[in-house]
Amino acid sequence: MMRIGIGYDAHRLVEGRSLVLGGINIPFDLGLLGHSDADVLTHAVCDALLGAAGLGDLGKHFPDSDERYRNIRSLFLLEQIGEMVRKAGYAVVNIDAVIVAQRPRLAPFVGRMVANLAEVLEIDPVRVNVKATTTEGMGFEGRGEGMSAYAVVLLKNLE
Ligand SMILES: Nc1ccn([C@@H]2O[C@H](COP(=O)(O)O)[C@@H](O)[C@H]2O)c(=O)n1
Ligand SMILES: C[C@@]1(CO)OP(=O)(O)OP(=O)(O)OC[C@H]1O
Repeated sequence: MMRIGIGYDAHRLVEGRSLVLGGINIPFDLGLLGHSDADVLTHAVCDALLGAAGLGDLGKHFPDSDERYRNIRSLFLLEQIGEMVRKAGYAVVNIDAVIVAQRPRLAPFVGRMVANLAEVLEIDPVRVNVKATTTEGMGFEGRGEGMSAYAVVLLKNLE
């Protein structure tokens, strides 16, 4: 059986925080605000995986009321979700994701984001695709108030 999942997340851009996307520290004058490192791309992938496996969402497993997760590296959460998905009997067919950000230019970093996501999920990087888009200045991402990310995941049942 194949199962599809969708993930969406958004975080506010603020001063005094690092910008982390797909586990990569990206040089920028602003960073994303969150309880964790606020890696919006990784959060969208986490939620898509959990959704496809029927395992709820990121906040259910790693609540932002829990101090253990303050400033946690989201790639570490993704690694644990990868284990949950495997234990539930599924393997990743492919992941596709898009980061919505007006600035900075993210294309030069996308290859390293893919490598990080694939590594922690223990899958071939050809199964992972990451894209970036602006909104041509429209909406909260376009005004530079925040960033969002969408991801879809296809899982296959190992039985
Ligand atoms: N933050 C971003 C946004 C986009 N890109 C790259 O630019 C291309 C064109 O963007 P559009 O918003 O016009 O779709 C897009 O395909 C991305 O490769 C980027 O690097 N960083
Ligand atoms: C990752 C967690 C936990 O640290 O916190 P945030 O970084 O605030 O991220 P969000 O996507 O709002 O919710 C999931 C969380 O519970």
